[in-house]
Amino acid sequence: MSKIVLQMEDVSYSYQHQSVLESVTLSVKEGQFLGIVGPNGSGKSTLLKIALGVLQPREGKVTVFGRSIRDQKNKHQIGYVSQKSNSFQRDFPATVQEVVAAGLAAKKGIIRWYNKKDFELVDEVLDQVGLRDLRKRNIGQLSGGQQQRVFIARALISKPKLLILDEPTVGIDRDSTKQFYDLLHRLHKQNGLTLILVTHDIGVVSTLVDEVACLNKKLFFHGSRTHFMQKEKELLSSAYNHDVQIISHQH
Ligand SMILES: Nc1ncnc2c1ncn2[C@@H]1O[C@H](COP(=O)(O)OP(=O)(O)OP(=O)(O)O)[C@@H](O)[C@H]1O
Repeated sequence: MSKIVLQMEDVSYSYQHQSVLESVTLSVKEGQFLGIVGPNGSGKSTLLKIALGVLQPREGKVTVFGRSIRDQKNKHQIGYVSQKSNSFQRDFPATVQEVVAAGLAAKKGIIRWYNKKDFELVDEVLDQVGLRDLRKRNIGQLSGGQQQRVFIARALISKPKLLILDEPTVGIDRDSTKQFYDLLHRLHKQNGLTLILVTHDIGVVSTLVDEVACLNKKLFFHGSRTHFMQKEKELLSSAYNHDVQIISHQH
């Protein structure tokens, strides 16, 4: 039986007096790819922050790899890529190699000097994301899509078992978005990485993920992609609180 990577039980959260999550229960098994969808402000990023241990739930219990999220051993097992990573100025003074190497801090603590082995690891993860040739470039000179792949490499360098991504393709053009999702598909299928992705892209949800969670403060649905697809319109309409028209596009 697959191990449970993330377990949330009856999790509720409020910012000051605004309730944002109510009694959310969900689990993600090892090797699964979970897509989280829901309207703007429905609590998706808050849910991720709770899974990452950045926020403590007001009520409920969260375990990652069977341990409390506060356990330090969990730290390097979780990689995170946010939606706002790809916003460097063109002259930002760091190379691709340096940005990726900074990801080692999660495992080794703050380090001042990198050794040969560290740079071999950097090359290895840059190979995985197809950007080894650009390792000496300044990060700000890369496209938004390439920058997001650099951030995946930075997350991968500490060899996480779970990768969490919050709308990683916002503001990225269509071709780069496709390359980005091809990479996620490879990491999932070939490397068996467990993935949690927040997205507004129903096309991605309907093709790439294994499981779907549909959130709007409460969890409206949590189940297989096939099950979600059968009731997609109905589920989205109830989560979004109005009729939803789904327009297909190529992915
Ligand atoms: N730090 C904060 N302080 C107060 N309120 C917040 C804070 N962060 C988020 N909120 C509020 O909590 C609600 C949920 O926000 P959250 O970012 O989790 O939603 P989301 O589903 O990720 O939204 P989006 O799809 O627009 O990114 C929103 O109403 C938001 O304004």
